[in-house]
Amino acid sequence: MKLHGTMGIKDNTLYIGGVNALDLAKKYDTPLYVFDEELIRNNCKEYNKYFKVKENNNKVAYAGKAFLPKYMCNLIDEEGLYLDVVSGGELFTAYKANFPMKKILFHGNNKTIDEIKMGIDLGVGVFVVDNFYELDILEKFCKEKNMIQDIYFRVTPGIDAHTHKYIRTGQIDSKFGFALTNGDFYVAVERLKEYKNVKLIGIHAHIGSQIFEVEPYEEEVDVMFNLVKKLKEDYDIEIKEVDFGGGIGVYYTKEDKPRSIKEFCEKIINKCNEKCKQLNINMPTLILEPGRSLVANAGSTLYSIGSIKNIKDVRTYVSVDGGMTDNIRPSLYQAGYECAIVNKMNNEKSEHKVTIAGKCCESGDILISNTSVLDIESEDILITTSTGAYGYSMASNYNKIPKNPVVFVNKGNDKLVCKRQSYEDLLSLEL
Ligand SMILES: Cc1ncc(COP(=O)(O)O)c(C=O)c1O
Ligand SMILES: N[C@@H](CCCC[NH3+])C(=O)O
Repeated sequence: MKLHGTMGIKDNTLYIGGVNALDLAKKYDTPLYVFDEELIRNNCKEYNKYFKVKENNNKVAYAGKAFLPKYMCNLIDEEGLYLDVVSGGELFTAYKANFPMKKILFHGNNKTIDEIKMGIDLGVGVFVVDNFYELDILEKFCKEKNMIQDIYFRVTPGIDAHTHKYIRTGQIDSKFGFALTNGDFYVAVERLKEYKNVKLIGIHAHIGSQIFEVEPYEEEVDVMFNLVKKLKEDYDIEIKEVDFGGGIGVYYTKEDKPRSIKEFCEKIINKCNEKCKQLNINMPTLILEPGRSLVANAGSTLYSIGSIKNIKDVRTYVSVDGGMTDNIRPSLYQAGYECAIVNKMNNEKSEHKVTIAGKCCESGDILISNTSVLDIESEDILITTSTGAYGYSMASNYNKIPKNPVVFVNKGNDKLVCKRQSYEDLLSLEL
């Protein structure tokens, strides 16, 4: 198992943020999400530095869908990031955390009327308009309020990135954005001639998630900057901001070969410089929206092992007290993970392969297939790493399993950020 961020081993035991992982399991019980605060803050700092936030006035907006307790809103605000929200719920979370509304980008391919009104009333900085329906409604409400709302258009750039088909979004057959190749984007731009209460200040595209190659981003720069030039020349629209979305891939298992934040940012910025020169246009403000690459490796999940079922000559199932309810990614995307026993970190790995299974009533509730873990015993504490993105945020109450608590660790201290759901909480909405 790869050690991320502040993880270290002392006396055969895993420490995160200077805190003994076994002690965390005892104190908060399992299953439990543990977040390495220093690693998240360092990732924010790296993005700010290499994406030239101060130097060039560029922006990094954290994609809240990856993981958004109020604590995260405060953390990214302290680190100077913007925030991408994608629903009324995420917007409300940010609002309750006193996150500056002007630093919010409001995304979503089907914002409801109530969500659009809420965004306007709370004063979000930018609506990333996805479709004609949203554009028309936004104009109508802004007119009624006698205000002008800044917007970006979400462009479907026709770029097919290599990633799982469920998390690929840049290709023409996508539910997101205005397609360029069939002309929808230009129909939307034409419509702006009549619309006086929305102002197009930027364009946005997001080509997918968990992408390792830089080339699709360079292709995206090409498409987006050509568009900036065309909008100026053909429509006299000055595009001040260009948002390339998120999607930068991270390490889950040895098969993943992620680039560093530095390399990604530098390559994108270099390509932007080159393209601006080539097209002879002014450099707009550049925006990135990382989610996974800010938090995935900073989060881990602690589980207690229960039943160990050895089906002779077939397979050994090692079952844990969580599963697809706290990490849907293996069942949804066949995503791989690494694991270890937190107080047997230096032991020899066994040759015997085991399958780590969840406790849900689904055969597909398998967290890791065929992994080698050492002398595993019931009641050991197992850790799966890199569960910080799209774990808690995609958690469910299937089988009426309560959601795990979230603990942040930093410099030897631990802090409870989200409580464990209780059985009473599970019933709290039932009449
Ligand atoms: C519009 C938009 N921005 C940013 C992101 C964040 O992506 P990631 O977590 O892969 O960085 C997503 C999710 O894929 C997205 O849909
Ligand atoms: N939930 C996805 C990524 C979501 C992408 C959002 N546009 C994952 O876990 O990989």
